[in-house]
Amino acid sequence: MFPEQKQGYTYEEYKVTADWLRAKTEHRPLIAIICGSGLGGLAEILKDQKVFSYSDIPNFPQSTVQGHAGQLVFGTLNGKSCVCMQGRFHLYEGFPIWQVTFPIRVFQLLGVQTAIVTNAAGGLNEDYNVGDMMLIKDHLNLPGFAGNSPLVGPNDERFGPRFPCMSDAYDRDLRKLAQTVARELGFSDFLKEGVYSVVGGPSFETIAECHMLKRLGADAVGMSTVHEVIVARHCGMRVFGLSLITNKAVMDYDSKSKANHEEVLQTGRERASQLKRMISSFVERLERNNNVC
Ligand SMILES: O=P(O)(O)O[C@H]1O[C@H](CO)[C@@H](O)[C@H]1O
Ligand code: HPA
Repeated sequence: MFPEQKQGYTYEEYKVTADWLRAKTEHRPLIAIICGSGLGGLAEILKDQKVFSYSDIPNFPQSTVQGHAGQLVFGTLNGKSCVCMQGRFHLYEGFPIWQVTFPIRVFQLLGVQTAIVTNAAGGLNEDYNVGDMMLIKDHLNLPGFAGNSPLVGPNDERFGPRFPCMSDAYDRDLRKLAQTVARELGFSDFLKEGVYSVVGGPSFETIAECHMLKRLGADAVGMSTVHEVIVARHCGMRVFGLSLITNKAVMDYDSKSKANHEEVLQTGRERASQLKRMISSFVERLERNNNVC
């Protein structure tokens, strides 16, 4: 007989982590910011920081990918209490999907109402350039089509319903707010809005796969975000998703370009200051319950 394999976290395990964090910091965040690959510098905009290494937090998985520091940073941004994940978890690291999304339910128990989810992504849309920011308006969940959803298993009604709606996953008013903020900052020229497609990774896509994703309606491709968004929406958070187009997906058999993680990190470094200004102004303008522009 094999020992029974763990299938997910219990409500009590999420609560142990949330209670531990609550006891260690006076911050009571309403906003969570998840940093994509190479975008961990976003946490630097938080004031009055209290930083926890993932290795010190009960039940927390450990980051293994370059460009993901593995720290939870609490602090304030323009007077608003935030928590920032400097490092997220991916399926390709070998984590089961319920571990990838573990922090989201912890944030919900801490009182977070809005999740700002960022990522590095490859551009499939030929109008996109390296360095563009893409507001995520929708997603294609390829692992989900194959049954790999973070909501598989018994549903805990304390978090949310069995069959959550995803047609409004990326809050329309928050996207409008981001457009306004980008206009004011002079960023409109490199702001796009589109559909993000998640794949399993860690290999980058083949040329045929890129063509398939584009035909399915994707504008950008990455290996994260969607699982977190599904869990955030399930437990009632509002979601704002932002991709940095770090590379152009290779669509042409004659091309000499090759997707690589170093280019992804380099584009993140080059756009770091604009991303910080964008998120900072966005949070400043975020209202507690509503942002009808
Ligand atoms: O989605 P984030 O974490 O930003 O990272 C993206 O960048 C890495 C590939 O370079 C992959 O992990 C992909 O998902
Ligand atoms: N494909 C998948 N994930 C990515 C890419 C890409 O081209 N760029 C950054 N993350």
